[in-house]
Amino acid sequence: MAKCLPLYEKTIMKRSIQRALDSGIFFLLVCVVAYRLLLLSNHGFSYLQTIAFLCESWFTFVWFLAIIIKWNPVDYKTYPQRLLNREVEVPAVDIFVTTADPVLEPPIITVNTVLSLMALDYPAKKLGCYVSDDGCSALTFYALSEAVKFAKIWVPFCKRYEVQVRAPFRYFSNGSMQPHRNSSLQFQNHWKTVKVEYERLEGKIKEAEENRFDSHEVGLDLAAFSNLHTKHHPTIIKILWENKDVSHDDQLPHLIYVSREKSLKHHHHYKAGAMNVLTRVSGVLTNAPYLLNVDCDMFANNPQVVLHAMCVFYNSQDDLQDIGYVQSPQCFYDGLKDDPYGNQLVVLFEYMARGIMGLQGPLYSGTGCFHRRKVIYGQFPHHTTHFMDGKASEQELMKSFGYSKTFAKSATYAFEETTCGYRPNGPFNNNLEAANQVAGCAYEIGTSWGSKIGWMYGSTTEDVLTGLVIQKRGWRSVYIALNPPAFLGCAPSQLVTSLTQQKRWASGFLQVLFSKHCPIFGSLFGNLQFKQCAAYLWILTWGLRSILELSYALLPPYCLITNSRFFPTMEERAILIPISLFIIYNFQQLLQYKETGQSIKAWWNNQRMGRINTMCAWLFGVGNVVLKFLGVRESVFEVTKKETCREVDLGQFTFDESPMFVPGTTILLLQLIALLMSFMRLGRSGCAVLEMICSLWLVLCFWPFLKGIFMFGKGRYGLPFSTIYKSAALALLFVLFCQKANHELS
Ligand SMILES: O=c1ccn([C@@H]2O[C@H](COP(=O)(O)OP(=O)(O)O[C@H]3O[C@H](CO)[C@@H](O)[C@H](O)[C@H]3O)[C@@H](O)[C@H]2O)c(=O)[nH]1
Ligand SMILES: [Mn+2]
Repeated sequence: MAKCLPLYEKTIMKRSIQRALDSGIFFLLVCVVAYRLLLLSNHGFSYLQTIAFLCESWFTFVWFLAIIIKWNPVDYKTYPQRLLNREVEVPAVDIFVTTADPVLEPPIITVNTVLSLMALDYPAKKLGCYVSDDGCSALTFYALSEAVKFAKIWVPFCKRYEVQVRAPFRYFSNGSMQPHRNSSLQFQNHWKTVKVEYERLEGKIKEAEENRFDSHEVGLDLAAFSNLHTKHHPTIIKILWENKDVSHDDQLPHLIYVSREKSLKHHHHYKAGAMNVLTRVSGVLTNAPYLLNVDCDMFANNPQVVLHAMCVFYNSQDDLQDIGYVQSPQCFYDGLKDDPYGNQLVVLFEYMARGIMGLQGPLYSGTGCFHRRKVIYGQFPHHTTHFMDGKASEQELMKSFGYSKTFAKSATYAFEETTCGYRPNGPFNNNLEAANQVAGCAYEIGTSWGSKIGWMYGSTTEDVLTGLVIQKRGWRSVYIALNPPAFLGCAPSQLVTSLTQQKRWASGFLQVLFSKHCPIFGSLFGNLQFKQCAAYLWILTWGLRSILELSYALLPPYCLITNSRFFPTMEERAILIPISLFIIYNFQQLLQYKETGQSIKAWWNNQRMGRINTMCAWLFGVGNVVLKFLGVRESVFEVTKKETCREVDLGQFTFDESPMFVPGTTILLLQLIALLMSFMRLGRSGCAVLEMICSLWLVLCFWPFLKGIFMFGKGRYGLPFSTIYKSAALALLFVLFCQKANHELS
């Protein structure tokens, strides 16, 4: 009986109030568009009304997509205990961690992530942890090898006392985590020893960071790293720990350091390239049928996460046939109070991701995701299409997968339906040569890596693209939101960092939208469900929003400067439409923040950052894509800086020379000029109430920029002079343009 209990349950969530509000807003948006159409047909063509019409139609379209996404939110509950009761042999899982830069991503962060993964509640012999280091840094390697020594006491400690948080820096940083769960004397002593050891590890890494360390002294073979150029070097693979004792459970998982070959002649495709190398290296070493990947800052916060994911894959034979990946939400630790940069994404994950869950399943978001290896290898669900399966000969496989025989052999096993996978025979040393071969930078030439198999190339958001290609083949995916959260990472804690991340996302999304992988084709010619296509469109068009939102933000100042109107006047009854739209929309947004336990301040910060991200970061994202299509410049993956210790001014807006601040400052200056001009006109002619409200609202949104202008000269809290004068020039140009247009019309 216990054997048939489901391993997970899906429940439909009732969100009738949200549904009603969503539909109401949609209705009002349609009214606004109808009003514009009516005006255009009654009064003939006007640029002002046409631009307003285009923008509002776009907003309505985006809202419609959002409604489709949010309509049927669902929840999954997983029961790991039931899986354990089934007494089946759990499958092996290969875990991938990527790091790219020892400065932006301090090794102590990577070390903590790795330690948390090595200590997961899962048989150690079934886990293989692979760290890809695109920075090819001796420091990262040294830190990891020291981490292994510490892991030998950390992992048994965690398992013995059932420690909740298994990233030591979190475990020891929290004052409340003083020995309390189990206050036996033995535990307390143990705790103290482990803490001292962790501090020693931290100390060693810090010391190595500060002085260039001597390889003889640290007793490590660092010869491979000497005289290296990080963009041009041979492959370095080091087995940091091999779990040889197959019979013994109480051990450490494998830990392998991989720095793939780089050459100036070959494009390395950033994270996607690194993931593909890890896929192949793990293929010849452990070949686990499941892959888990995390960014270097995303430590495992829920030690049972692998069991939870397996509950989804193993629920029934049917699920095994069509669930491609299991995604957990991105959650962040030490989030700044009230989310000043709007990058904690709580509402996005709660409403959008849960909604998409009710469709074909969540998009792949790059970290905290479990994939089935054969899905990554291009397999279709239910074997509907035999792109590749056990029947393909090694020769055929080598055409797509590259010339390594060892790898092709491992791939044939991966396609077979054996749930526990195939483990290549013998110690790793037997296959190290093959591992080095498949990590070479020329290995992928002429193969399907990055185009049909593995992580996809061509977008700086390789995650969404890869997930899309998988879902296009008909795979479903499942979202598991665990409590405590499965993984925790660090959200950017500075404005510029956050904007840079948003810019990369916006351009990455557009690259997908305008590629052959466009979800519309996926629905027409592939197995992507139509509603799922809507979900992809909603996110992939982020960048385009910048142009429309920016145009819309120029309309109120245009009207105020030229003394014209684009909204209904006080005398018209139609004025009720925009007013109620404004109120209901903001109420609905506010409600979402309340429902997810966030403050009003957090709502305001997010809505403000919404405007700033769209008009500043996303606009430059569009620019990047245009430059790429024109062949002027390739888009690059700018790695997000991860902070280890908090700085004093966190949460305050700081600026730098980045051109991303120019559009924001220009919009702000324009609103100020326009408001000033209309105040001077006050009394002489009718007052454009709604236009003024819009302008004021925008001033409030860009308030931090206003502060930045006043703080000019006060270091990074002030906007730099160059930004201010460029913006002022642009604003003046616009004013001149308005006046010229006004003359021509009258
Ligand atoms: O050349 C590179 C560049 C990046 N990375 C790694 O990619 C990960 C994500 O980079 P990060 O700078 O943290 O980007 P974020 O914007 O924070 O990442 C989000 O967005 C990315 C796509 O833009 C996804 O890949 C990530 O999983 C997702 O968390 C990190 O582990 C990096 O080390 C590499 O391995 N090689
Ligand atoms: Mn990140």
